[in-house]
Amino acid sequence: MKERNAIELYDTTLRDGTQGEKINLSVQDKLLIAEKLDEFGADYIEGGWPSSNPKDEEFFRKALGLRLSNAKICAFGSTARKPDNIANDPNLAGLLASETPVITIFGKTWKAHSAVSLGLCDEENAELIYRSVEHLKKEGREVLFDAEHFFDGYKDNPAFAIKMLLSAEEAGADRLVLCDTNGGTLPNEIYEIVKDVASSTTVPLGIHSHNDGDLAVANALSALRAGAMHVQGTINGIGERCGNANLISIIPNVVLKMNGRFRHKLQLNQLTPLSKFVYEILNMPPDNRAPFVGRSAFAHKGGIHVSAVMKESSLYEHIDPKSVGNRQRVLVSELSGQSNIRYKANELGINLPADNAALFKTLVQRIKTLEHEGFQFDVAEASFELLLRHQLGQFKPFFTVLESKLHIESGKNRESVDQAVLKIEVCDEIELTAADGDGPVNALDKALRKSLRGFYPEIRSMRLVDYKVRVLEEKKGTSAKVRVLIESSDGQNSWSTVGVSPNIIDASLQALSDSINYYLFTYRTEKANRLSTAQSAS
Ligand SMILES: CC(=O)SCCNC(=O)CCNC(=O)[C@H](O)C(C)(C)COP(=O)(O)OP(=O)(O)OC[C@H]1O[C@@H](n2cnc3c(N)ncnc32)[C@H](O)[C@@H]1OP(=O)(O)O
Ligand SMILES: CC(=O)C(=O)O
Repeated sequence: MKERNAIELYDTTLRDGTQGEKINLSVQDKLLIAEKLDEFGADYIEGGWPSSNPKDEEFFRKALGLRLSNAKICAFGSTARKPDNIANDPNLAGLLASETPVITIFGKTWKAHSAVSLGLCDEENAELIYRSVEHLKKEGREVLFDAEHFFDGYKDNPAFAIKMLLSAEEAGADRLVLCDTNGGTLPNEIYEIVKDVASSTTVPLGIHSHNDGDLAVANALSALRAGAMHVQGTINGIGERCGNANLISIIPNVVLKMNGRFRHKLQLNQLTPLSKFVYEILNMPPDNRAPFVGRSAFAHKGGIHVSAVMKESSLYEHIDPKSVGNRQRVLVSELSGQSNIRYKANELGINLPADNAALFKTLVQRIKTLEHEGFQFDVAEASFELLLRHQLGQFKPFFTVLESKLHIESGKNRESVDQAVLKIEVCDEIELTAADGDGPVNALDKALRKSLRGFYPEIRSMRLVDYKVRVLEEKKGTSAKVRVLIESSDGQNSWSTVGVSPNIIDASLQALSDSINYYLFTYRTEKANRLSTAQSAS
């Protein structure tokens, strides 16, 4: 794309985004997101539909108090319901009452919708659009016209679709936003239709695309290529049905690939934090595979890839991850070569012996064998680190579980909680401990901590936050191996460990032991480092 006029960034996370299944934002959530979008550099923030519900009304009242630096808040709604009753239309009145500087109204530009949904003939619909826009313009607002179903409408009857746009243009609309409401249009169609519309209208064009054909981002980019200068979408692509065009992908494509420029200078390196912020507020887990911002977006697993990336990142990365606030990662698995292990060792700040080729060969083979047995190290990096350090002679387990016995009751007449008894070797002593728990894993966890806390009091600060079991050889039924993955946290950091066995208790104990060993190792190493820094400073 040649250097061109600045593009306007229009966010509809708070309106079309909330039309997505399982998406719900409180007024406070909406205000927080609006502030964040403004900070990021959005030009327009569509806050909701004021006459739809009291929450949106409250949002608009409170949004009047926001101190925004870049963005204008927009109220969204439809045209009036009837062309002959504009002045009393409750929807238009609600839009004006929201006191926003910008109002976006959608009108029908597909003949079938005008006839079936609204029961209007062509002239009546054109008049409805004209008079609705005119009414809002007379009140001094910036008015954006969302041409609903524009692309389907154009393919069905281009003369009708264009006539409705011209009606909005003549009434003074400030933008004509072409909507792929059903999300089924292809990028080449979008390009050709936008080009044609640009030749018959004078008002700047915008694009609002949905993702039903998995093409919303591509369609938005095609429209921009064809001359649109205003792009609508949502953060993380949330929205009605399959969602809206994902601004998180549109923005870096425009800036980094298309030589495009947004009206406000965007904080591109805040893209990943912005995506996470919205997921957090939505109480949804982030999508690891999301392009640009996902945890896996720059995660390299195949040994060939890692070997090349270590020489030159761009050989397997389409952009510099830092430019969008993300980071490069390397995963260790059965698909690793020595490069993966070297990378990780370097990342962990591990000193390697000078002559280490044989050692790495052994490590790679060990990892491949363990993964064949069912271990999975790309999701249990703490277990991998212990393995690596053990192989290098830098880590010795802080304890060994010699025996475990469980007393489990189940069935209708179950009376007591479960009980675990552990025999542990720790600091050259043998400890025998019992503990009750809610379920066998909880009993094991408690028994393990009980026997260790006298020796290692710091383990009181760590806790188990997630526990997952996966059956590995389903066909073997109840004799199958299981993989246990445990995530632990000390409130500041979290780490994951793995255990594999045909016995779920044994697999759980392996993962639990790794978790505690990892914590003790990092805690003690960090403490030792802090001490030595303090000593050398004094
Ligand atoms: C493409 C889009 O995403 S548009 C935005 C869609 N978002 C929403 O619908 C969320 C907010 N909506 C709501 O809260 C409610 O639907 C309301 C308050 C707008 C309307 O509620 P109700 O009055 O109970 O009507 P209902 O939702 O059943 O039907 C929608 C009405 O709007 C009419 N309508 C649809 N599009 C338009 C339009 N562009 N201009 C005017 N009226 C329209 C429909 O014809 C229907 O009216 P009818 O019952 O007389 O046929
Ligand atoms: C206006 C809108 O949200 C749409 O047409 O999809």
